[in-house]
Amino acid sequence: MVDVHRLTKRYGRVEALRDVSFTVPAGTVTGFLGANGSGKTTTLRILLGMVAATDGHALINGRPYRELPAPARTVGAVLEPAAHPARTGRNHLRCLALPLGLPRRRRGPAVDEALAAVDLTAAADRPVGTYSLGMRGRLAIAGALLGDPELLVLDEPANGLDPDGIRWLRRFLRSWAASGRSALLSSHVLAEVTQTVDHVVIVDRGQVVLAAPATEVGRGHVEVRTPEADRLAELLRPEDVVRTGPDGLRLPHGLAEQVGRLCAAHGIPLVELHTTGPDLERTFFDLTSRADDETHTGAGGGARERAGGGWR
Ligand SMILES: Nc1ncnc2c1ncn2[C@@H]1O[C@H](COP(=O)(O)OP(=O)(O)OP(=O)(O)O)[C@@H](O)[C@H]1O
Repeated sequence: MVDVHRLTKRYGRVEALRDVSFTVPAGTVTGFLGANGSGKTTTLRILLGMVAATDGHALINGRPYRELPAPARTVGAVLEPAAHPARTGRNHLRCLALPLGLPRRRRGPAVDEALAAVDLTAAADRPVGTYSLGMRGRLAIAGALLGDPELLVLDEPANGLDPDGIRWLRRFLRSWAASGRSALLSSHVLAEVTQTVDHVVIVDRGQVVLAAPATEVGRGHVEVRTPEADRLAELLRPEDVVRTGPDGLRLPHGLAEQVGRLCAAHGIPLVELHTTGPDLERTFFDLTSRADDETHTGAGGGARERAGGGWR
């Protein structure tokens, strides 16, 4: 459905994206995750033909957005939700429906269906200024649904939502995917989306550091404590070892038995050996840098080092 291939974007000296590649298979929900400033919005803008790539391409159904024969029927997007506060939700959607090229007799039903899909029918004739933040988010999604698209692209749809709003969004996306359609949604908070997505793409400083099925992300680790951590580390593959302290090692899921055998064979005393459960949050933190440097020039090579030690 979506094919992003070797996308690079430079804004002057700022390299917002470097060599970003991933796909969104048809009928799946993909979470596009990264800290603030990591390049998510830039990628989505290029995908939607709003910004030109410096290099590479982003295709929807094999074509750039601007060459889609029926863009509104193919993709619905929410990048910057905004609606005039004095307009009712229904009027807002009617205005959005005008340029979509829907036949006149379809416009009213399309607006009604979109309102119903986001549970806003009861509030449809109230001014948007009286809507809660969650309702405004839902209205924005309704706008993206008007053309009855195959693909939804949502930039930070969970931003500012309370737990009820996040639950609503999860339910909505699950039923969207169950109907065989696709979605690509960005978020800087992994926990918001992990229950909802089939695939995870994590970007850090303009580079993809992980693209994997959600079930394979964050499978947990083996935590080891031994006074002879250096000696044990030498017996293991360097790329598997993360030091967690003078006597602590964190190793990839599945190595517990090997560690036990190595320690027994080499007479290394073990103080602690346990396997942690799936820890998606840690995966995300291991793979991404915090948003303390949003004006980086050149995408960070450090991301790869962290990826190497963090999760495999
Ligand atoms: N129009 C622009 N001109 C110059 N730099 C830009 C422009 N748009 C984005 N950038 C820079 O590109 C980088 C990536 O920004 P982008 O908005 O894509 O990140 P993001 O992951 O969507 O972040 P956020 O979660 O904060 O929205 C940042 O360093 C940002 O400052």
